[in-house]
Amino acid sequence: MLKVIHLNKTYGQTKRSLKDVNFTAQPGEVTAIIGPSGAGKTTILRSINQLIRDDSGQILLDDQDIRQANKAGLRKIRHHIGMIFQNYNLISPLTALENVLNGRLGAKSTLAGVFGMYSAAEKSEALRLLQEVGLGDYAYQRCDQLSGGQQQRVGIARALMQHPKMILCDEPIASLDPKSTKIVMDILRQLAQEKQLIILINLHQIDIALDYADHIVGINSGEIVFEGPSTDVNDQVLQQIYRQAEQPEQAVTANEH
Ligand SMILES: Nc1ncnc2c1ncn2[C@@H]1O[C@H](COP(=O)(O)OP(=O)(O)OP(=O)(O)O)[C@@H](O)[C@H]1O
Repeated sequence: MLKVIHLNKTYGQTKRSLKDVNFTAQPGEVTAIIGPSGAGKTTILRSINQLIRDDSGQILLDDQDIRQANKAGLRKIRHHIGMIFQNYNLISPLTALENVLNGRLGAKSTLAGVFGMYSAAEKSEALRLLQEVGLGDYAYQRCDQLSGGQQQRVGIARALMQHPKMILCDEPIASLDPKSTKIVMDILRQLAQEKQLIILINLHQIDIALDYADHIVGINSGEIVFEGPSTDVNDQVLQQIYRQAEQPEQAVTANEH
């Protein structure tokens, strides 16, 4: 389980971007973080794998505090956290298979990584994962010759190559058409259920979040204003999450419904 406890982040001297953020994300579930632009969604994801340093709080992954890990410990923890990005972050001249194999880099020595030394077992696993995301026929195709939806599926296979406990997805469907969106979200939901992964997704599309997420975390101006099952999200909750900053603050929790 992922537990974020009393997390705070200030950019520079004064810009408080996360204010006492608390929420949980369970294995086997898709958890969506929703909220207006600038609310702090990306800052949460980047704090979780410590791409940025937050100010205070706890980030427990299976009871281990990621914030307390030393450099070697953090490298180990990160290896079990897959990342999916809006712009895919693939290496364009490389094939789909090579990009998926890159998911093993964190588990290899620098030398083996630099020279792309992968075992036969790793290659067959990468091929199997490409088949799992429906891209078995595209393994040897350069990534820049794939559609956006196909590239995102390569990104998912690369994350799976890390044998992750958790996958963090930052706006994974923002650049995709509705058909590719459905394919990618179906895959993510299936992965959560079948592999008991924690899937944590930042989303702008409320309808997709409500369709696919089991659990919703709503953030406004750096504060969590709702946490609960997606079935508890109604118009009142959405108004709280997407309210303008100048309106009075009033927390809504799942228990109040
Ligand atoms: N590197 C930075 N330096 C200063 N302020 C930052 C930095 N990164 C983000 N912020 C500020 O922190 C707040 C939260 O930003 P964040 O990117 O986490 O929001 P978001 O909810 O992901 O937004 P969006 O949906 O537009 O991507 C915003 O006010 C943003 O301007």
